[in-house]
Amino acid sequence: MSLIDVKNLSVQFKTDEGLITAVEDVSFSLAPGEVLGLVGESGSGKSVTAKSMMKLNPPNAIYAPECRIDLHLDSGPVDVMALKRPRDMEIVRGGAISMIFQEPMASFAPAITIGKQMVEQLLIHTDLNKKQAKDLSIEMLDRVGILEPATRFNQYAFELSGGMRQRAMIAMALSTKPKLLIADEPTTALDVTIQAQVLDLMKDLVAEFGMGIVFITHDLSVVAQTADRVAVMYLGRIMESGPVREVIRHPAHAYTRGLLNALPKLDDLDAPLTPIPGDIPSPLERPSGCVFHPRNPELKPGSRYETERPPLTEVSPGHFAAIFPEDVPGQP
Ligand SMILES: Nc1ncnc2c1ncn2[C@@H]1O[C@H](COP(=O)(O)OP(=O)(O)OP(=O)(O)O)[C@@H](O)[C@H]1O
Repeated sequence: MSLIDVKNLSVQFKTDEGLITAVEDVSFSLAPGEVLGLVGESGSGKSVTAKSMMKLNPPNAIYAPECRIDLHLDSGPVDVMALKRPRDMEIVRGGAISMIFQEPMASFAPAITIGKQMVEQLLIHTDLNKKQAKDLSIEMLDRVGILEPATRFNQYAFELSGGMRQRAMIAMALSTKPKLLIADEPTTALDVTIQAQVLDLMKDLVAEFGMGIVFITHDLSVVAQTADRVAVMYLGRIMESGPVREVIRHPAHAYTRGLLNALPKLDDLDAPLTPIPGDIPSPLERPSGCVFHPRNPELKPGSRYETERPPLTEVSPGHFAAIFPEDVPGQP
């Protein structure tokens, strides 16, 4: 039984320059206790996809009518796209689904202590009384490795170091025991040692609470350490998805190969880094066919990828790539 099913998600934004397609026909499911990595360069639609799961996109967002997001809660299924009233949205935001961001300052109000914010959130989303909410908040701060949690509880976000703020944000996000945690580049702003600690901590907590996580990053090596499955996005479309090791060991799409070639190799520090050629096109000039075709160094001129959109083809069990069936690696 899945926790959330995203089906045919397409999101456009109305802007002064015209309609921008941010996400196009994206589908995926997530099971409880599973970590899905959403990876791709800037502008690939990762954040818009994540925000759609909580209907958090700004009012200029237009969702395609065929798109469905079904969240399966103990109390029954919730059709996120159909939620309209703020009260109904509250079930989803900060309750069943929590989101953590790259910049933790954005999650904390500057003039309210961390503890007060944690308690308020618990009072809204749980049946705990004030004393119980305070005790749980301090316990969660302790659980994420914050020393002297009772002191930190009474401090403001600006009094904490960057790493500590990140941990406090994770403590707050997890205290309501959400079914789904959406983590948008949660470790990008941290230095590498703290990044590793935060990733380990998230993995422990997922195992303990059995929640599902959607982990957003532009860094495939972070996904390799964190996720069970990965979906690689480019210009709003899924280019490849599947079990993380399988996708990294046997990438079937040229875009995934490009991302992997651009990573530094620790076992061969002299190897040149090979960036993906060309620039990400403006969202107003969306390429025809496969959206990656203008930057794909593996294609010959006149290739059908220039005009035809390839389907998501299963290249091995549970591993899909946006390529035509005849291009599945290993085909005669
Ligand atoms: N409110 C908005 N109005 C107009 N366009 C938007 C809006 N929000 C996002 N977009 C556009 O949608 C596209 C996808 O953006 P999104 O933030 O999801 O990318 P991303 O993959 O998360 O990138 P990054 O790694 O930089 O956060 C981009 O072209 C972006 O400019």
